[in-house]
Amino acid sequence: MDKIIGFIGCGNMAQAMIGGIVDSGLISSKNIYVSNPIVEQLDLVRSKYGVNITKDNREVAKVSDVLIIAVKPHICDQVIKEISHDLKDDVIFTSIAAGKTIKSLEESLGARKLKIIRTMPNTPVQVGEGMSVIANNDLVNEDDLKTIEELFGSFGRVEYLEEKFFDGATAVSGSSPACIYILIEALADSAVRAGIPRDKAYTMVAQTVKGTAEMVLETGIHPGELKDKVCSPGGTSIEAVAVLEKEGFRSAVISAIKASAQKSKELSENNN
Ligand SMILES: NC(=O)C1=CN([C@@H]2O[C@H](COP(=O)(O)OP(=O)(O)OC[C@H]3O[C@@H](n4cnc5c(N)ncnc54)[C@H](O)[C@@H]3O)[C@@H](O)[C@H]2O)C=CC1
Ligand SMILES: O=C(O)[C@@H]1CCC=N1
Repeated sequence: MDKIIGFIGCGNMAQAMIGGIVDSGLISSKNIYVSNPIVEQLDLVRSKYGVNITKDNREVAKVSDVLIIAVKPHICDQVIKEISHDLKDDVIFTSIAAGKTIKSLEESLGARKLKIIRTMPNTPVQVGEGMSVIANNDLVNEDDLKTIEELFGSFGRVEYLEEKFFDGATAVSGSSPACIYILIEALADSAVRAGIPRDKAYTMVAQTVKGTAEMVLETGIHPGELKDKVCSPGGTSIEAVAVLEKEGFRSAVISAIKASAQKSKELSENNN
C-alpha cells in the first residue's frame, strides 16, 4: 500500500498494530511514522520495526494519509487539539480509543471537517490474528473504506458495525483477550497440577484454545454442537462441563462482559 501511516502514541496497542502491519509486508516501515513523549518506547519500535520516530505529534500529523490516535481516551481531546491544524485535508483520521465516539472526535477537531474512522482492534493484531470493529462518519467514501479494510485486514479480521454497538464490541473483542488469557493461565495451572511441565502446559493450552476458535470460525458449526461432540457419554469432558455449569462459569463471563461494556459507556459519557 502506497500510503503514509501515522501513530500518535506508542504504547501497547500501537506497538501491536505496528508489529502486525510490518510483519504482513503491506506497508514498508519507512512509510510508518510514530510519535510519543517517551523516548525509550520510540527507540524500541525503531529498533524492532525500523519505523520513523519523533517526540513531536505535529510532525506525524503533517505527513500522514491515515493517522491513528493511539493514546488513552482521557488525553485524546488534548492531543487532537494540538495536531488538528496540521492534518492533511484528506487524511483518514482514525481513533482506537475506547469510548471515544465519532461525534466527540468531530467536536475535538472543531472547524476541521475530516474523514473519521472509529475502530476497536485488539492486541492479537500483533500476530496477524486481530479482530477490528469499524465505524465511520459520512465523509468516508468507498475508497477510504477499502484502504482501512486493507490496512486493518493486514493483521486480522475486520467487521463493520453501527456505532451504537461499540460498547459491546469494545468489551467482546477489545477487552476479552484479558479474560481468555486468564482462562489460559488457569488451564495451564491445572496442567501443572496434573504434573505436566509448565512450558509444555502453555503450549498445549494455547494450541487447544487456538484450535477450538478455528473450529468455530472454519466450520460455522454452533459452539454448543461442537461442545457436544467433545463430550463422550459417561466420559471425562462432561465432568468438566458439569463443574463449570455448577460454578456459574457462563454467568460469570456474561457478567464480566456486561461490566466491561458498561465501563466503555461510562468512558463515552465522561470523555464527550
Ligand atoms: N490495550 C488494548 O488492548 C487496547 C487499547 N485500545 C485503546 O488504545 C489506546 C491506547 O491504549 P494502550 O496502548 O493500551 O495504552 P498505553 O498506555 O500502553 O499507550 C498509550 C501511549 O500514549 C503515549 N502518550 C501519552 N501522552 C501522549 C501525548 N501527549 N502524545 C503522544 N503520545 C502520548 C504514552 O506514552 C503511551 O505510550 C486507548 O485509547 C485504548 O482505549 C483499543 C483496543 C485495545
Ligand atoms: O482496557 C482498555 O480500556 C482497553 C480498551 C479495550 C482493551 N483495552
